[in-house]
This record gives sequence, structure tokens and C-alpha cells, in this order.
Amino acid sequence: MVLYGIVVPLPKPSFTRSEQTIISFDPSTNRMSDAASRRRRGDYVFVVNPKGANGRTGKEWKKLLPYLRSRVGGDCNICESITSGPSHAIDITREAIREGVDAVIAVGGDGTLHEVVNGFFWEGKPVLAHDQGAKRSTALGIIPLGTGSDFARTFCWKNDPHEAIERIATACRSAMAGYYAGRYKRFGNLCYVFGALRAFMGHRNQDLKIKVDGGEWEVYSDVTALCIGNAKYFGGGMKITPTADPCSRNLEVDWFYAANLSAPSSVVILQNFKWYDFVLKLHKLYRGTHLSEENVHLRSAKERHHVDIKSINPSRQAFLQQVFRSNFIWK
Ligand SMILES: Nc1ncnc2c1ncn2[C@@H]1O[C@H](COP(=O)(O)OP(=O)(O)OP(=O)(O)O)[C@@H](O)[C@H]1O
Repeated sequence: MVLYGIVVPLPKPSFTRSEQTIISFDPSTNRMSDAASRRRRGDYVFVVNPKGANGRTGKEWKKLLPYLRSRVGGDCNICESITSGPSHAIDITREAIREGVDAVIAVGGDGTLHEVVNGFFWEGKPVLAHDQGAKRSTALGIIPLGTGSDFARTFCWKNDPHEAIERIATACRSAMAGYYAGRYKRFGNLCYVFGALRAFMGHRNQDLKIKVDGGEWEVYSDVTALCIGNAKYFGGGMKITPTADPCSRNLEVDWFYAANLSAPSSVVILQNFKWYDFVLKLHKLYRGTHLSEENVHLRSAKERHHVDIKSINPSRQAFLQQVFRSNFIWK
């Protein structure tokens, strides 16, 4: 997964984790400190090239850190790793992935990004986390602060680190329900309910536009979440997409967590969903009956559906394009 403005891994050299303070990575043992290794939240590693853009990257990064902490620090651990020279970012990234971090974010220009991307691989194969292997994946992110930053330019990502951080914050929060669920595993399947409720805290809805099969753009304000699935369940038996069939080669898309019912084309959207809406509709969710009333369906039969999704807020558009590739095609 590649997210603009975001995320992931580490090296033998220095690696520090910053919540309100910066936690250190011990280069001699190649491990994070005890405090750091007590992972409460996602670990996002920022690989910073202090010499990028003739030294501007290092200076800008120092100015950005307080903002980054304010936007992301409540939801994930900010881990900072400063490169000491060429190729160092490769080692940092590789080690971070092995440590099982959630995202590695290249802070610098195209050269730094190139090295970070290379750190995701070793001898032509993807690098895996020590303990969870292929089950754990690390996201890649960019805060473009180089001289040219032409990769970001290619995707129309402005050379604006604050925008990049906003996208990191969005991605960090969107992963929170699953993360919090992990904290409540002792409650069995209920962990997903507790995790979802916890994730409502600090969640921000988004205004989105959606276009189905070349129709008109429809505006949806205050969308709480978008769920995409080609199987019926998530959250330990919640039938979020009850009509999905993984064998049909069709993909079902559901918008979830919202209020005010609206149904353009074959899509039903719930908006401005609150935590108590979630509680009240929980029994329906497990039975899978709520969806026929009020959830979103894009049920593909034999025809092909094409859906575009845009954020109303232009600064979030690149993030959506990356996550959703701008549109979905059902075959
Ligand atoms: N501490 C360091 N000292 C010197 N060079 C470094 C250091 N860390 C990384 N580098 C090297 O600097 C190179 C260029 O960095 P980067 O791409 O971030 O900036 P840039 O060249 O200004 O931006 P762009 O490539 O987008 O024009 C990287 O390829 C990397 O090998």
C-alpha cells in the first residue's frame, strides 16, 4: 500500500519514537528500547534526510515535528530516524519492517524515496516482519521535501508537508478500529465492537463525491466510513456486505457509519453516523438485515460497474486516489 503523506520501517542506525517525547532505538542491539517496544498504537517511522534540498529538509522537518505530533501523536507512535549518508535510508527501512512497524514515511526528495522503497525488498523479495511474517504489512508514505520531489509531482501532490501530514493523520485514524480491537481480544468477538466504539473518539467524517457507472457526481457529506468487501463479514460476524459473494468476481461496496438515508443509483449511503447509532444498529448488523434498509450496495450482476470516488476537500483527494486508485472496476 502506498499512501501519500504517510507511513513505515527501521535500520541498525538510529531510530527514535516520538509521542510527546522521542523514544530511542538502540543501534547496538538493533532493537527499540523497552518502553518503545511496548507497542500501544501503530508505529510510524519517518526516515528523514537532513541534507535533502541542500539542508532545507532537515530544517523543515524540525519545524514540522510539533505539527505532526499534534495531528498524529494521539493515534500512533511517531518514530524518527535521521539518515547519516547515502543508502542509510535503505537499512533503516528494512530494519523497521523487520521490527514490525506499521508504516515507513520518506521525508525528503526522490532520492530518499527511492532508498526507502528499496528497503522494502531484500534480494528481490519483500522484507517481512520477524514475528508476524507475511501476515503483517507495512505501508509506505511520503512527505515530499526534496529539491524536485518529482514523484509527488507526478501524482499532483503538492510539495506541501502539512497536506501530507493531514493524509497521514487520516490514514492513521482509519486504521484505529482494527487497532483498538486488538486491545480487547480477551472479549472474543466483542473486541470488534469495543474497538469500533473506541475508534469513534476523535474520528472526523469526510465529505465525498461518488459517481456510479458514468452517472452524475453525487455529494455525500459527513461520511463516517467506507467499507469495501467481496466477502460478507467483518468484525467477527458483522454482515457489512451480506450479499457479497467472493466467488462471483464482483465487488460490493458499502458506505457505513452515517445517518440520513440517500440512494442514488444502486448505492445507499448512511452519513454522520454516531457511536450510539452503531450500538442501536448492532443487532441488525449481525443479522445482516439493516443493509437492505439503509446501507450501501453496489451489487454487480454480469454487467461491469465503474465507481469514482472523490473527496470534496481537494487536499484529501490525493489520499483517496492512492487508497482507492480513484475508481473501482468490477469485472
Ligand atoms: N545524511 C546525509 N548526508 C548526505 N547525503 C545524504 C544523507 N542522507 C541521504 N543522503 C543522500 O541524499 C540524496 C538526495 O536526497 P533527496 O532525494 O532526499 O533530496 P534532493 O536531491 O534535494 O531531492 P530530489 O531528489 O527530489 O531533487 C539521497 O539519494 C541520499 O543518498
